Amino acid sequence: MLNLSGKKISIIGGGKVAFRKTLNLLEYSRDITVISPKFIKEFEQINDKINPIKSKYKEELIKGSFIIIAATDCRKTNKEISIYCKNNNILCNVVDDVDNSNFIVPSTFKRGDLSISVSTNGKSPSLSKKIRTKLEKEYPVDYEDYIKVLGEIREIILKKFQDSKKKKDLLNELVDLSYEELIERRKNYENSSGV
Ligand SMILES: C[C@@]1(CC(=O)O)c2cc3[nH]c(cc4nc(cc5[nH]c(cc(n2)[C@H]1CCC(=O)O)[C@@](C)(CC(=O)O)[C@@H]5CCC(=O)O)C(CC(=O)O)=C4CCC(=O)O)c(CCC(=O)O)c3CC(=O)O
Ligand SMILES: NC(=O)C1=CN([C@@H]2O[C@H](COP(=O)(O)OP(=O)(O)OC[C@H]3O[C@@H](n4cnc5c(N)ncnc54)[C@H](O)[C@@H]3O)[C@@H](O)[C@H]2O)C=CC1
Repeated sequence: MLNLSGKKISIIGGGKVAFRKTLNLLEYSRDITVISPKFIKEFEQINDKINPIKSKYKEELIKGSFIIIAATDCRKTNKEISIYCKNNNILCNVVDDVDNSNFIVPSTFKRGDLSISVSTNGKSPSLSKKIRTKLEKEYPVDYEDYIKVLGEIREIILKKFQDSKKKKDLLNELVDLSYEELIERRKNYENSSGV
């Protein structure tokens, strides 16, 4: 859960994996450079949202990056990128080398401010994808509104109630209420003077 807004992200490679990582990161940043001599045609859909550079990997192209994704199909290049990142303290994800990555990418979906991520630590990305698909059905799209109201009530409770045990009990209780019950609670708390 990093705040990536305003941070430069560089992705090296223009294939299927680079495209998937780019789409994912576009949800979090609009400063994304993608470097590759060749790009698959899917990149055309997002060309106006990224900075594409038609070139092989060169160190000077990734200077100043906060995060780097090494996503070429050349192990040697990916390794070279990971060494550059290590030497320059840059967070790095190497798509074919868990051991030389600072982080790996989980399978994720969002419902507004709710994020659900699944990872197997590299043991089976297919299983992560399967579990993610199952959970997506359990958390339908209208969850977005539910989370929004939960957040609003939480703010009211944190402002109006002083006693920390009382606060915690009230907040714990909220997650067992339906959307309709939450709307009712919000009204009650807005009118209450708290304790
Ligand atoms: C370690 C990690 C590093 C990283 O990329 O951060 C990694 C590594 C590798 N994946 C490989 C293959 C596949 N990856 C996928 C899919 C996803 N891979 C993702 C993450 C990760 N993949 C990290 C671990 C995360 C975890 O454990 O959960 C997801 C979750 C997120 C994303 O990429 O956005 C995304 C699903 C998104 C979704 O749909 O929800 C599929 C499935 C498919 O394409 O249908 C396959 C083919 C089937 C299979 O292998 O299972 C290979 C090549 C092996 C080879 O062929 O040699 C390597 C390299 C290696 O293992 O060394
Ligand atoms: N982490 C993951 O989720 C997955 C990782 N993989 C690994 O990722 C690698 C890439 O997979 P794909 O995207 O499917 O391959 P791909 O063949 O579709 O794309 C490879 C891209 O790398 C670019 N490239 C090659 N050398 C380069 C260099 N020196 N500088 C810049 N760009 C360069 C190519 O132009 C091409 O655009 C695979 O070799 C595999 O090891 C594969 C599947 C999933």
